[in-house]
Amino acid sequence: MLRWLAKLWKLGAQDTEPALRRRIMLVNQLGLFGAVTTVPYQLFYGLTSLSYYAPVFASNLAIMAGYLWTLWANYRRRHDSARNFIVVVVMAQLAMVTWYIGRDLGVHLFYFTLISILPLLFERARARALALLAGSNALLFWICDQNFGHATPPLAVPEVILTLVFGFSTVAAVALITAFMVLFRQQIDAVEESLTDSNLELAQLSATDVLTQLPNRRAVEAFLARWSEKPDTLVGVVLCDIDYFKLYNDHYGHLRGDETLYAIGAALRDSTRSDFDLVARYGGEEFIILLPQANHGYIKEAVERLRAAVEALAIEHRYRPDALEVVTMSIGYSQFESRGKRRAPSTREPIDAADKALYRAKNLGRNRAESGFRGAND
Ligand SMILES: Nc1nc2c(ncn2[C@@H]2O[C@H](COP(=O)(O)OP(=O)(O)OP(=O)(O)O)[C@@H](O)[C@H]2O)c(=O)[nH]1
Repeated sequence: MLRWLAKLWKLGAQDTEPALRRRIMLVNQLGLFGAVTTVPYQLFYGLTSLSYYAPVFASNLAIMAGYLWTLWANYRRRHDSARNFIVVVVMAQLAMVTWYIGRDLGVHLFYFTLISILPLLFERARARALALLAGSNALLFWICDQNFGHATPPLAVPEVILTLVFGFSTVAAVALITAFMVLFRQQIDAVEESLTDSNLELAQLSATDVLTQLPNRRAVEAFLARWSEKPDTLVGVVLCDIDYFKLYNDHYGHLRGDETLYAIGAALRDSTRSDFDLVARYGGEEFIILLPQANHGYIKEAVERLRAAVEALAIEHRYRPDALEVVTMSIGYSQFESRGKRRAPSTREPIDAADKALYRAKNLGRNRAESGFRGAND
């Protein structure tokens, strides 16, 4: 039933921008609820004294047709007409019903809830226009309430039935306003959820390298910042640079170069602890691997595993000047010591140390790893 209703109030809302979609749905909801909730009153008028209530019964039929017309108008993409029309319909129904039957049945309470919703149909209206609409609704309600309150007393109906109808009107008014609030809440939740999702997606995109799909430099900074706040832990910092990559690009082409970068990134990622370490693209043909909670022994072992993994890919590179005919990389490594929040350690220092060690590895013949641990100079 609810799914069926939801389908109805989405009439004409497909492929529209979010603000307009919300408004269309609200107009449809008002149209549906307005039409459906008039039915019990019509039954009451018809079953008690149709001749006495004939004017209000007939007017209500016209009003119900008006409510349903707004759904049709939205379906035909005449959204502004639908919105303007429903404002008139709701206000007319309030005036008309109170005029005919006064306050005794509590029907005015019910339409009061409907007119309170009307300002929400003008999503871009200025505060002054909204205040004017809300003010004129309140004035209309007050005029109806004051002037027509005792106009036409219900006829030939036992007091208990009148009390029941008044009770029904009160419950229906509260139920109606609750239903609208719940629907708003659901919309807000849905919007919030989709915003959170797209923020997450954006954050992920802005921290991901497009070519290798590895985290980028921004992610490295964030990772180090996170670890620098943990007390007393060692993070291995490993800088890798592909050997003779310019020659590779020159001879095999930039596209093959891109593929090689991707393959190397994947190999590095497969050689590390997936739930713990960070493998990132640090620059052009440079990668950085961060190994948290690793001691010297583990870092050295991991570095050798990384170097060997790339060599084992056996990507042909016949144009390098040395005897090796495959793509290799040189590595410089060091460590980052976190000391908790007491003193934020510099993240630059260990990266510089690894960079210097990498430079040494290049000078010492490439396809090798050099340590930048404090005190190490070999
Ligand atoms: N295909 C490709 N090449 C890149 C990319 N980013 C950087 N490079 C190339 O990487 C090469 C780096 O060259 P160099 O810094 O001279 O170093 P190298 O030739 O690797 O020499 P050594 O590092 O001394 O072994 C340059 O030719 C860059 O164009 C990229 O995204 N794709």
